Amino acid sequence: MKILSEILKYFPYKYELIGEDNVMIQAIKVDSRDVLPGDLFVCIDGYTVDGHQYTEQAINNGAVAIIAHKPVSDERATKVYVKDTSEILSYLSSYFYDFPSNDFHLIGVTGTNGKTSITYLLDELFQLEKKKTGVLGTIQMKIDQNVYPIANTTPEPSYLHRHFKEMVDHQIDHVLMEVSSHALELGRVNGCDFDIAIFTNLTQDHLDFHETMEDYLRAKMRLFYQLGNRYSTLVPKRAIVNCDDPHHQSFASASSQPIIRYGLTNEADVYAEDINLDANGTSFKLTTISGTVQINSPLMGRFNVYNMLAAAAAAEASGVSLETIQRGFNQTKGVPGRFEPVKGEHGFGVVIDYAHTPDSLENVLSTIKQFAKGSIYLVVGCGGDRDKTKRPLMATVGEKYANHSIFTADNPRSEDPMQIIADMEKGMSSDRYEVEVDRQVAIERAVGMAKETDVVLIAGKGHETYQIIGDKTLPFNDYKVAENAIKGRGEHSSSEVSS
Ligand SMILES: CC(=O)N[C@H]1[C@@H](OP(=O)(O)OP(=O)(O)OC[C@H]2O[C@@H](n3ccc(=O)[nH]c3=O)[C@H](O)[C@@H]2O)O[C@H](CO)[C@@H](O)[C@@H]1O[C@H](C)C(=O)N[C@@H](C)C(=O)N[C@H](CCC(=O)O)C(=O)O
Ligand SMILES: Nc1ncnc2c1ncn2[C@@H]1O[C@H](COP(=O)(O)OP(=O)(O)OP(=O)(O)O)[C@@H](O)[C@H]1O
Ligand SMILES: N[C@H](CCC[C@H](N)C(=O)O)C(=O)O
Ligand SMILES: [Mg+2]
Repeated sequence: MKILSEILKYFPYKYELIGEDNVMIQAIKVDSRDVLPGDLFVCIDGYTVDGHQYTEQAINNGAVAIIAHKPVSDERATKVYVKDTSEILSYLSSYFYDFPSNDFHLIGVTGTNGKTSITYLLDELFQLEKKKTGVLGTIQMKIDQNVYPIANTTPEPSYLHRHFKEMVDHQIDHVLMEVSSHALELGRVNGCDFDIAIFTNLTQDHLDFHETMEDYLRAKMRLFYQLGNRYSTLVPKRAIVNCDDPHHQSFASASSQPIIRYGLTNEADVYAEDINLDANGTSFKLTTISGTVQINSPLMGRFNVYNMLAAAAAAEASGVSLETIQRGFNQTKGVPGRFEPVKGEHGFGVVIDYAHTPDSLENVLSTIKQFAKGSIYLVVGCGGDRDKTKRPLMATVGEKYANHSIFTADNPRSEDPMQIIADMEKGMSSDRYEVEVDRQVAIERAVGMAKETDVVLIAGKGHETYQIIGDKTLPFNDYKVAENAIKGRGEHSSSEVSS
């Protein structure tokens, strides 16, 4: 809570005030539908609509002041005009909530794949050390033991700092946060005081939003530039980079802070040796700055070794002991929807995975290929209103590893799902696939085909519990559909395809 005059006293931007500045502000909101009595409403000119057109609703809901960069005629609230509302939102939110990210240890993870996985691993490690944690990312927001749904992987600044403040009030020690390239490009995290930045990898995604891979790279690098901007006394800042990724040098040189390199191929500070990947998990010798321990983890695949190295580097730099890191990796519960087997005594394997990029699909399928004794069936689709150029590439990856693919819908959003599938088909050079736009039927079909020792991979939606078709969000859960399909196998006749 702050008086508007107090906010404006330290406001580092030019502004024009119309009305009273002695109004008490309860919270900052950018969505008129969320406004409560006493709030300050900031009008954001968005990609879809212009927030300036919702001032009346905001005021009806109780907004006492409006920040805008276009004329607002409603006399009922104080107006503060600035040059660009999007530009001031991060600082304003951070200041209003007393710079909450200074008061805990903030780890930001960026990169195309692995962000959610690493934040979950870190969460487990800090909890083993009896620390209180906050987590923000694709699956949900967590404040200590309470979880909340979240609209974006990395939320907009007013939401972010409001909940950072809540984390401070809950005496959270460590906050583990995914930082998406959209967030970096749009300045959503400008007001955050990161203590550690992690770069996982950069492969193709989001070319609908970033014009080129170079733009995508530059957006991700911003996290590392930002790491050098502020000063925190909790622990020294660290930039942690995957030195096997061809772009790692850009990230290392973007930061003025000490670098920790992790990797399996190039010379690294944190690395793994004697890696043994099998159908039950992964074992390796982990060497960090403080020593070497044996890891026997249930996590599958070489990509998860990278995730563990990143988490080990960040945890150790945050004061977690190597013994805790070993214990945490060995007993990790994994992440919902990431290489998650559908449990049961069905003889064949069914795996749910959030792979929705060519690289992640390649990682998961190559891991399955290593251990599958029989055929691999792939159920996959591509998101609507997202990078169109990844569609044929994902199909090609599928063809490389799977004996048979079923192309289906994955959040078509405003697009025609059959057109999305047609884009995918361009990546196929054989007829080892079929089209079944209904995702439930596609999963049932794949499960129906599988015989003993075969594996079905259901890719793209992971933990998601919905299917977005047009502007409707309908309930849909890959895990439950697969579970039911397995139960229903006895009741329906199964069909076969040649592989
Ligand atoms: C492209 C993009 O990032 N869009 C984000 C943006 O939406 P937008 O610009 O379309 O917003 P808008 O609908 O035009 O609304 C403009 C303003 O009017 C307000 N409004 C709107 C309607 C109303 O009735 N009242 C009202 O006040 C809105 O709250 C907003 O402040 O601002 C919204 C509110 O902050 C975000 O939720 C929205 O994310 C959308 C849902 C989205 O899908 N974003 C994706 C692409 C994204 O950001 N993804 C990354 C993860 C990517 C990854 O996996 O790596 C993420 O961090 O989530
Ligand atoms: N280090 C990694 N390298 C490559 N692929 C990975 C890695 N870790 C996980 N994956 C694959 O990517 C998928 C998504 O993993 P995860 O959710 O951790 O990534 P993310 O970066 O959070 O993705 P998003 O951008 O959608 O939030 C996993 O289901 C798996 O298929
Ligand atoms: N955060 C990613 C998730 C993609 C998941 C996939 N199921 C889809 O909807 O495309 C995005 O919004 O691009
Ligand atoms: Mg994620």
